[in-house]
Amino acid sequence: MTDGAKPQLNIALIQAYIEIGEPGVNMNHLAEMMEKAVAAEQKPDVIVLPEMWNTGYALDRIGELADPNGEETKRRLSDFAKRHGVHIVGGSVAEKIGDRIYNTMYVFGRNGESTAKYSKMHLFRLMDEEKFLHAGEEAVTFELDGMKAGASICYDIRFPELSRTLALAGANVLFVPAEWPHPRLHHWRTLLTARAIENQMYVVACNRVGRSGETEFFGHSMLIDPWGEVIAEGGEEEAVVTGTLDCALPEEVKGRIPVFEDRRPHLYFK
Ligand SMILES: O=C(O)CCC(=O)C(=O)O
Repeated sequence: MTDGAKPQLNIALIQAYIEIGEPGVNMNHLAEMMEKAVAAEQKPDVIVLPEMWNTGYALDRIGELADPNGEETKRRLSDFAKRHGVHIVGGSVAEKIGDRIYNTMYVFGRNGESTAKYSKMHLFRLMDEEKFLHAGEEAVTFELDGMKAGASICYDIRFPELSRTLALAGANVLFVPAEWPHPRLHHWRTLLTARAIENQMYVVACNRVGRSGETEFFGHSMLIDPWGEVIAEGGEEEAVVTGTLDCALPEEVKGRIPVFEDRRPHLYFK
């Protein structure tokens, strides 16, 4: 935490159904769910969206469906952030840059300013992502009212190197937008919990729900604290899942078990 930081952050996870290949429908639907989230009694400081929420995994048509330079997505998210004075961790969308498509997260601050952009660096071969998308090349951190955060997307959580890199850069909360399906609920819960415990950081994970072809996405969006305790978890239906982060807790946990001081990096194979 830095000086002037907020002691707590209220989080709202938009655990939405996504219509495959229908960016217009999805933009409107998620906007409605976001309006509901900000109208709640406990107004969120941060709204989080799922992965590929504009198109779903319509990979065979992704060239025509992806948002050119993310312009429309950025305009909509920035307007919303400014209108409601909230941060938005914008899940991810299919972003077209020249002839390349990326799976990209945009982050906006309370004044609608762009605060980060991250493109998924580990593409998921089980769904042929690497045949249609380009991988990002850079790990990204950003600030939320003085709390340092790290960006990751879905399959990225299978690579502890990324979350450790972000933690070493000072991130105390890891964001994980996802489209994670059955039958791997056990992997989802276990990997998210492990990333939280090993890095002594919050993990904030927003997954979509609903069927797309043969694939059933299970929701179970999660907020996990740096002890690995689950603060909030969604079911398998559409919902706004909410919870509050205590911004001092990660440092407190690091003080109790000094994992970062006890690392022996010179002994680890590169
Ligand atoms: O790693 C997994 O089991 C799911 C990953 C995934 O669905 C994705 O990255 O889109």
